Amino acid sequence: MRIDSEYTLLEKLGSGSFGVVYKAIHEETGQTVAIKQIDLDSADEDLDHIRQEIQVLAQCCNSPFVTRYYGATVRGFRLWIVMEYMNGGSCLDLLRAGSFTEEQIGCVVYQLLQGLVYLHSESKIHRDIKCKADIWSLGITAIEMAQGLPPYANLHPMKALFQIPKNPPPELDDVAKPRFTDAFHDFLRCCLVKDARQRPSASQLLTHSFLRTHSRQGDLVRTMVLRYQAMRGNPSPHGQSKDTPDRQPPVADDADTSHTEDDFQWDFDLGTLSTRTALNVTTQESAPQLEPIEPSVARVLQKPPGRDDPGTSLLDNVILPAFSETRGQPDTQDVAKTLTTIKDELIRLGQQQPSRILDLIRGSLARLDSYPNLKRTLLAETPAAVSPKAVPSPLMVSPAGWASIDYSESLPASTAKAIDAMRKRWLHQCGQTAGP
Ligand SMILES: Nc1ncnc2c1ncn2[C@@H]1O[C@H](COP(=O)(O)OP(=O)(O)OP(=O)(O)O)[C@@H](O)[C@H]1O
Repeated sequence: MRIDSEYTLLEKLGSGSFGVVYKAIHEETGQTVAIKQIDLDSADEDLDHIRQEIQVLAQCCNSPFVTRYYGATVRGFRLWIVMEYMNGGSCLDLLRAGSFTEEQIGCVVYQLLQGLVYLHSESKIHRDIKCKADIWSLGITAIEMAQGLPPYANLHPMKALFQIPKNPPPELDDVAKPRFTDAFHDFLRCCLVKDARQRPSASQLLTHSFLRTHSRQGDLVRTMVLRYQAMRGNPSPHGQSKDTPDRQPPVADDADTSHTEDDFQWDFDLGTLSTRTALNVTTQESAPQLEPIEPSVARVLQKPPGRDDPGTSLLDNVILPAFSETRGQPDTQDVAKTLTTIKDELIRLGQQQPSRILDLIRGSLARLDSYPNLKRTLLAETPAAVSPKAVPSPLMVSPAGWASIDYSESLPASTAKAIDAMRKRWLHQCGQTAGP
């Protein structure tokens, strides 16, 4: 699936903290997909989280328990994340038809744990039911499935936040309690241990007696979906079956359905993730074969640069010595390309520290212009107002330098206008006036 080709947006499926999710048809293949649209303008402070979510999704190609990711693209002010359409709906959707029985909870929890085991084995953190924090959240989710509402649902969320650390771990309310076996109560107790170090791992929980009894009845999920469909009077929770897409008029409302080359375009630094993953999806079903690690990247991984001045350390200790060993005196363009490779490799290798990666690269770029033994081929063309020299701290990004390493390769639809817009945005964030 080519993620830059066109989609017809159908109905809105729901919304979360980061954006709105639409059902859509991929025109070229006719495949039904889900597209999460995130308004980048209003998500400034959450960009790292969003980037992390994409990275996790992009690397999760190999588990039937994790939603498949097809790619991401930027349309105007919105980031579109294209993913597998789950036609059964979310657990929250299914709960609208009533709370779950113990057997149903067992079945859902078993599948959730399988997804977590996969994510944890790949060292990924599931933002939605957050790390050992995933296990706590799984317990809370199990309570919500059992009684229809999570603990403290009657309190204002801020008040609940203060109650949670003060009180003993939550348990089922008095009405729900008698409906469940000791095994389920014990399962909840295992998940809801306040000290994260004492919580079992996802794979340990899979062996809990509660799941030994209730886990394998896959048909139960189908029954729950049918119950919800019956309640809604619809053929599926989202209005249609996955296999027989029933085209509907495109949605209007607030959905961003159109995009032209002339639109303002955000650079979201998707790097090579989107195309690489899209290719994986179409050409192979198994895990992607990792290419050998670039030697310079291996050195970064073995000897992480110091935290105080990561840019300098990366340049001095890793990049420039590596160049002088192999190719003699590098120029700024060579170094900028290497930095981009490093960033992509770290992301590909699942290093879940995007802000650190960006710090490294920004810091190194800010140093390039003042580094003595570097031929100037790229940053010398930088307008004075945005030259790295004008940036006071080595860790502060050089807007033009940043744009120069990312634009040409990362976003096929990007334009000079977009580069300019991003440069202004960075300048604004650095507290400087926009350059020419
Ligand atoms: N791949 C998908 N297929 C079908 N429906 C989806 C898909 N992804 C999301 N949805 C629907 O869109 C809703 C919003 O999803 P989204 O991922 O934005 O938020 P969330 O995970 O529910 O909440 P939050 O981001 O606050 O944790 C979901 O509750 C679900 O109903």
